Amino acid sequence: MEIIFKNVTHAYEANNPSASLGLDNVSVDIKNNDFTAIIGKTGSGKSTLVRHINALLKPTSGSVVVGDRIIDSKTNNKNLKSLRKNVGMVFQFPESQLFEDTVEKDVMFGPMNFGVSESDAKVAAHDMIELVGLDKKYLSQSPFDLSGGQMRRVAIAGVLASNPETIILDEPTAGLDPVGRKEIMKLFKDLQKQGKTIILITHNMDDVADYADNVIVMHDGRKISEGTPSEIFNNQKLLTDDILTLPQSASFAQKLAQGQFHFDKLPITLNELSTEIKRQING
Ligand SMILES: Nc1ncnc2c1ncn2[C@@H]1O[C@H](COP(=O)(O)OP(=O)(O)OP(=O)(O)O)[C@@H](O)[C@H]1O
Repeated sequence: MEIIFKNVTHAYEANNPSASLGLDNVSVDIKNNDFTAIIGKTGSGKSTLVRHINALLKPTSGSVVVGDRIIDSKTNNKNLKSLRKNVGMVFQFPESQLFEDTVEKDVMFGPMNFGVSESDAKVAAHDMIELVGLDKKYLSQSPFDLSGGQMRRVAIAGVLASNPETIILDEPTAGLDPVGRKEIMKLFKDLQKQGKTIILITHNMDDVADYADNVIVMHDGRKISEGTPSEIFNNQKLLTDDILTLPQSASFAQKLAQGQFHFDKLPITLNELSTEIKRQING
């Protein structure tokens, strides 16, 4: 689903002219089936931006085109169900929103809320639990008896069970260990391959390097840069202004050694690490 922001401004405190804007005249085109990462410091406007896509927030001025819908300041709160069914939102720490007494009921809640029959919702719940890598034995258990990582998967299954075309992820792997993080991110990359549009808010630059096609950089409510991970990581101004830091991991250095990213200038430690990895690869 293509999503186009046209000159969107969002004022949280419309009556207070000195309050800073949540979004300040943002225009951006998120392409159908792309994996888009949204990055930027705390308070830069990332969450405010994505909350416009399912009309949790509405523009103070400007508009957002989401598929065949237009969201602007006059958008009515009624008739948003089809939009919200098509735009699945995984909030930070989504497990805090689990509430049913079994995993099955929790995953069925979303689709049933959107009008899916109980029997179809049950089929979806069973499929999604498998898709997120959980054993079906958990379906009859209380979500609150599961580990944190398992609860996170149940919450994600609940969003996927409505079969949204676009999936918005607000730091979906926060607090997970590296293995759990990788598994969940791989799931979203697989969903992109199946045709979904993925929008990821993240502070993790390795995830940006590993998964994103396109990166939007937010600062003080404005979009200050946009491009491929390579273009963004090569932007010296973002680096010197401390808006962006390069991943310092061995896996990023390995990508550099394999020539996946080309840099005009590299930090010395990364350069040395990638040279060492290149030496090892070439024996
Ligand atoms: N409900 C609100 N009322 C007033 N101001 C808000 C509200 N929510 C966010 N803001 C302000 O809007 C700006 C953008 O916040 P936002 O949460 O979108 O940033 P963010 O980039 O998502 O931050 P984080 O990385 O911490 O999640 C900040 O200045 C913030 O203080």
